Formats: sequence, structure tokens, C-alpha cells
Amino acid sequence: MYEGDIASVLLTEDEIQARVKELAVEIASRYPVGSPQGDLLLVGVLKGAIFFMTDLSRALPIPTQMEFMAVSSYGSSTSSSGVVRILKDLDKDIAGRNVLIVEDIIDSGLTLSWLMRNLSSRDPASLQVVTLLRKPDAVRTDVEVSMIGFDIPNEFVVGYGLDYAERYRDLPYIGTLDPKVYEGDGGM
Ligand SMILES: O=P(O)(O)OC[C@H]1O[C@H](OP(=O)(O)OP(=O)(O)O)[C@H](O)[C@@H]1O
Ligand code: HPA
Ligand SMILES: [Mg+2]
Repeated sequence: MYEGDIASVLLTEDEIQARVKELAVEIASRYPVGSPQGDLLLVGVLKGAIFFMTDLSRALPIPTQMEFMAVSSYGSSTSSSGVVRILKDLDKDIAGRNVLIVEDIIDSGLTLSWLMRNLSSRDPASLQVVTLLRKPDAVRTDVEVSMIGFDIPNEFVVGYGLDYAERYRDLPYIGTLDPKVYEGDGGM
């Protein structure tokens, strides 16, 4: 599939699945069952986090509830537009809840810092973040990320939910995209 478009496999399906299980254990240790704030509320950031969210929630040994928010800042580019747009907001009020943002990747960190500001203004009891991937540039932003699956090099990656112009999300692994695919789009 996508013959010739993937330059290299960065994380195999097995590596991703093993790390998701470790993250689930880490998350469960932070949220005691039976808290007065109710079940942990996972907020998945669409569309990129779709597979991470569904795999993580099923690996978690504690009861969780799910909400989704859709935001976009990349569109058909390999660099952030710098403008975060809400395409779909949460359905429920998160005031007084323990909220865990589930992200696929923190790259420039712009989306997450915007999300943290937006969600903390809704008065959750607690607000933490788990991301599957983080790139080095994100370290320069001031957002505190509680749990990280993998730190990866500064290359545009696709697969396991991550897209380029809406393609490649359906790959079960994460790979780097051959630059010939995005040459001329003005991105990285
Ligand atoms: O740290 P940043 O530089 O802000 O990049 C990270 C964000 O960018 C991607 O979303 P995108 O805007 O591509 O929307 P998508 O999830 O629907 O693909 C990704 O899924 C993160 O949410
Ligand atoms: O490397 C990336 N790949 C796909 N989507 C992204 N959104 C931010 N960084 C990336
Ligand atoms: Mg995208």
C-alpha cells in the first residue's frame, strides 16, 4: 500500500502496541478508581488521535469515558498554519472532571498549548496530556506533557492516524514520508 511513498518505517505496529500498553499502565496508576470526580474522561483530538485513542482506551484497566474534539491547523501542508480551528467541540461539560487529553503528536506544540488554554478555562478538576509522539521543537513550548510514547526526530511522519493531506492515516505503523510526495507545498 502507498508503494514508494514511505521512505522508512520509524515505529512498527508491534512497537506502537507495546508502548500503548505501557502508557495504559502508567495512566491507570495516576487515576485511582472510585474518585469523587467520576470516571476518567479521555478527550481524543481528532482526527490524528483516533487509533491511539481506541487502542489506549481498550488497554486501560480502569473505567473511562470518551469525548472528542476536532481541531485542525495543518490542512494539506507539512507545516502548521499557526491557526488552530475548532471543527467539532466537546458534547459534554467537563467542569469538575478528571480530563486526559489524548494526542497523536506534539510537533510545534501550538495545537496543544491552544487546547490546554481552551480546556482549562472550562474548569476541569484536573487536566493532563498523553501523546504518542513528540518532536524536538515541542520542547521549546511551555506546555507540560505528562506522558509521552516516543520522542522522534524532526521529520514529517504518517500512519497510525497521522496524515498528509488526509492520506496514510490507515497505515498500522508510523513512517517517514518521502519528500517527493510533498515537494512544492511550501512546508518543511
Ligand atoms: O504541535 P502542532 O505543530 O500543533 O501539531 C500537532 C497537531 O497537528 C496534527 O493535527 P492536524 O491539524 O493535522 O489535524 P488532524 O489531526 O485532523 O490531521 C496532529 O494530529 C496534532 O493535533
Ligand atoms: O509529522 C507530522 N505528520 C503528520 N501530521 C502532523 N501534524 C504535526 N506534525 C505532523
Ligand atoms: Mg493532519
